[in-house]
Amino acid sequence: MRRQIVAGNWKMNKTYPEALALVAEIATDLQNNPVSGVEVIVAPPFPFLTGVNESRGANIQLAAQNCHQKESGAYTGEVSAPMLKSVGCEYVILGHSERRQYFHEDNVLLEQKLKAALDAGLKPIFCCGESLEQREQEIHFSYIAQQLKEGLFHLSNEEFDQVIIAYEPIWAIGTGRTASSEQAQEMHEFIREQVSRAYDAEAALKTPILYGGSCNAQNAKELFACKDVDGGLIGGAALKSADFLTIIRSF
Ligand SMILES: O=C[C@H](O)COP(=O)(O)O
Repeated sequence: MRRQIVAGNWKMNKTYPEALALVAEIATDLQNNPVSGVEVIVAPPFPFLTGVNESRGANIQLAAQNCHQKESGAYTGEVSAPMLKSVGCEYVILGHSERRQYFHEDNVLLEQKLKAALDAGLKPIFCCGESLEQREQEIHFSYIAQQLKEGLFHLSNEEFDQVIIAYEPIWAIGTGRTASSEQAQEMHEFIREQVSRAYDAEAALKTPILYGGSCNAQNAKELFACKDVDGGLIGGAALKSADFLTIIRSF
């Protein structure tokens, strides 16, 4: 059976005390009512990583939302992968559509970021997803195939082993309009097939593929029931402990 994972991407939300309260609520609940077989990850903003790391307990793992492609140097305002590793991060989200859109991150840059993350011992959560326009033009499958090929499939087998893929249709992110379970399953199956072609059947079988985009406490169960959906990358619904905990318990 594949790993089941629920990751909360807090994006640019919360103050420090709010972030500490949120992780403490999740950690306490998971300690009192452990959920077996589900990996829980939270990705707070950079300044909160150390504090959240200290409060997360044993049942939650830490992710960063981004990293720079260089190991160190004169890059004012940036944060490197070794820095993230040194404050307790296990994972880093890369290729999120908001980074691609607002910060012009392309597949060439992402290739460098993936290498930097892996070299530092961080496991990438690699995001892909099409726009509404691309879906309406029915080019969503070819677009995702291209994102994977250019952005991810340059990794060696050993490197790819560390990767979690997140499928996040842009039209579903923060819009309240989620992909139907059929749309999610269809694309996840397609992604798995691409992994099989680029690597092998074993890699395809074991790579976790998460769904992201208006996944919430109400629809998580249906989405997670899909054969090729191994969990979720959750935005808005990860900001309330009760909702996030319901999602964690939706397998
Ligand atoms: O990284 C998380 C995704 O962008 C989903 O965000 P959302 O759940 O607010 O739609």
